[in-house]
Amino acid sequence: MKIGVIGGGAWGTALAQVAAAGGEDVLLWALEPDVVGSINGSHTNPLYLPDVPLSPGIRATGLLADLSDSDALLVVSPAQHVRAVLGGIDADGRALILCAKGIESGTQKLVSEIAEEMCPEASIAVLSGPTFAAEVAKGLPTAVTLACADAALGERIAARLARPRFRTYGSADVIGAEIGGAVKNVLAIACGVVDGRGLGFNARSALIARGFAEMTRFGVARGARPETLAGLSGLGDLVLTCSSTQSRNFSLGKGLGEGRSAGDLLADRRTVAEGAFTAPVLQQAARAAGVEMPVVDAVCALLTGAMTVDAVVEDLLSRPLRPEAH
Ligand SMILES: NC(=O)c1ccc[n+]([C@@H]2O[C@H](COP(=O)([O-])OP(=O)(O)OC[C@H]3O[C@@H](n4cnc5c(N)ncnc54)[C@H](O)[C@@H]3O)[C@@H](O)[C@H]2O)c1
Ligand SMILES: O=P(O)(O)OC[C@H](O)CO
Repeated sequence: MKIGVIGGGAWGTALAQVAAAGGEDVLLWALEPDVVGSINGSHTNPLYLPDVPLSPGIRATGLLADLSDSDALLVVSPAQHVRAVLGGIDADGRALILCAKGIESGTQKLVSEIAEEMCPEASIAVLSGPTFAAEVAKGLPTAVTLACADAALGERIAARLARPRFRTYGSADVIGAEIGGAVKNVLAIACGVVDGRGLGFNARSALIARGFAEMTRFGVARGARPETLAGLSGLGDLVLTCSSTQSRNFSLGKGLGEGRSAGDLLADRRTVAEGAFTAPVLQQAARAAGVEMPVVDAVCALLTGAMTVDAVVEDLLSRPLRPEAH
């Protein structure tokens, strides 16, 4: 029994640490030779997870094929790269635990839909929730949703990954777990804008609540269960990501709120702010489903530079009054 981790960014490294803490045999694939070298040589990942000593039980490789004898694979590449990495590995008959949070540009597919297409013979689960990688890697208390349509398999994976300070809560709602994680990244950009422009805590709370209403409308339209969206992978992660500059999405929004352009903020950035990629495709998907998402529209207008922060705020505040349950 071996766990393979696809992706040596902050989250892949933190999840490798969780797996290794339970005595699992862990092999991590990283794109960057420097990451492979530092994990194997000094048990660190200075590029993506600095200042966190890693378990010596984690080994790394630059060859995806080396993961072929793992019975379970944690897929932790950014959402826009999942299709390519899954194309490089034979996942038939194995458990694929999807950990990226996003929607694929062009196809409007969730990561589980990409995985079903690329690996039709694999068993699919989704791990999502409020999880800053550095906190998880340091062993701070964390809880996640582990969603799997196959209840027995879901229970086995949840038990296998659970640790004293890493609680896994089971769910059958794969789509709901994914939509929460994808949509909250876009809403976190909006909350960062509020912070950067100095609009106050009232505005941030309003945005979290109205953003959650958007997440719920879109999720339900795509078949998600409302209780999943109200759980760790939806509301839980929304609150986390909208509250701290530890979030790359929140930080991006904060920069926009301070008047910088998305182009400047994203240029030469090594780490991923998934919301910047998800926002336009989420907007398209929402329009196609007839779902109104004004906060998502506002983020899209800011990312393209089509509107200024002040114009976007004015636009949101002057929408016709309506019942809250709308
Ligand atoms: N960092 C967190 O706290 C955290 C927590 C939960 C979920 N996530 C999610 O995990 C996913 C990965 O994020 P991260 O934070 O580990 O990344 P990161 O920002 O730390 O690192 C970027 C990653 O992208 C990879 N990458 C860049 N170009 C690539 C390519 N062409 N093909 C394949 N991989 C490529 C890099 O190798 C690296 O692993 C994202 O979907 C993110 O939303 C992150
Ligand atoms: O840094 P962010 O914004 O990608 O957020 C990281 C995690 O998704 C938080 O759960």
